[in-house]
Amino acid sequence: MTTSGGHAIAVDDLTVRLDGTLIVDGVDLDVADGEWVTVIGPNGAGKSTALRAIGGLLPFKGAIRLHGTPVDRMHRRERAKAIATVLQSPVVPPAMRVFDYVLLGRTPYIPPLGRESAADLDVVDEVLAALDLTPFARRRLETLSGGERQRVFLARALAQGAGILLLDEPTSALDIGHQQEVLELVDRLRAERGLTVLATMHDLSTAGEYADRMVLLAGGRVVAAGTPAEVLTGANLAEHYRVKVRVIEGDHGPLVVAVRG
Ligand SMILES: Nc1ncnc2c1ncn2[C@@H]1O[C@H](COP(=O)(O)OP(=O)(O)OP(=O)(O)O)[C@@H](O)[C@H]1O
Repeated sequence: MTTSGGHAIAVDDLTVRLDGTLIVDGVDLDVADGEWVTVIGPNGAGKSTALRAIGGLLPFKGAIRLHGTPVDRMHRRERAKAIATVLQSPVVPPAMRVFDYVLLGRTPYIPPLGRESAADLDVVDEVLAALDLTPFARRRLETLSGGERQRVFLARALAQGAGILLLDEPTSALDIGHQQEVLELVDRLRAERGLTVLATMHDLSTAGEYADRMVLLAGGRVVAAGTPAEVLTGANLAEHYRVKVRVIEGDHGPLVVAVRG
């Protein structure tokens, strides 16, 4: 095992090609233990692709280490205990009920050919309650609204009990109340359990309120990185999103408002 210098995630020169096309181009990215880093960038910048590679879900070139261990050398169960990924549109087994779907998060803890323990069932109950999902436990996933389903995907990842959470647009389908509730919950878990969070988000103000640091990706490359105030500047957003914005100082970070040119 190599050292990671206190980094939960250490990404060095990450390069990903999809069907021969260069999508992520030499990205360096570190996330300290317990830190929240949010990757922003215009549509097609390569955010989801980078996240999927970091979660061990895509082949890549370069190095990705989770607490010092190369992700591509981890066994599936070992990886699932270290890192949980919430994808934008997870594939859902047909006719599955919410409780059983969230229980899938406990798979790495269930012995092969074994059954889930009472402790596994308790974890699922706890996570469902924390995300306001208890009334939906017996419902089939396809009967839920988009926002309810998005909370179920997060519930499954939390049930996994991993120390690192990768969240790809975790609040895109949520109303403003649930958006705040979910992000506050993740932030509370981060404080209580020392969770490390790497997220992507399109809502720049919300992204800036929760992140310790931000990384701006454009054309598969890191074009800015630093605190929210350093990254969310009018100049950066004009150059990479082609939008005129007003940046206002908020209580928890810069607030970004697009204005007509
Ligand atoms: N199999 C593929 N072959 C070629 N290009 C692909 C393939 N899959 C995805 N892409 C392209 O890779 C680019 C990056 O996609 P990705 O989903 O990582 O971007 P993103 O930054 O997450 O975008 P968004 O904000 O729209 O979710 C996009 O332009 C997409 O069209």
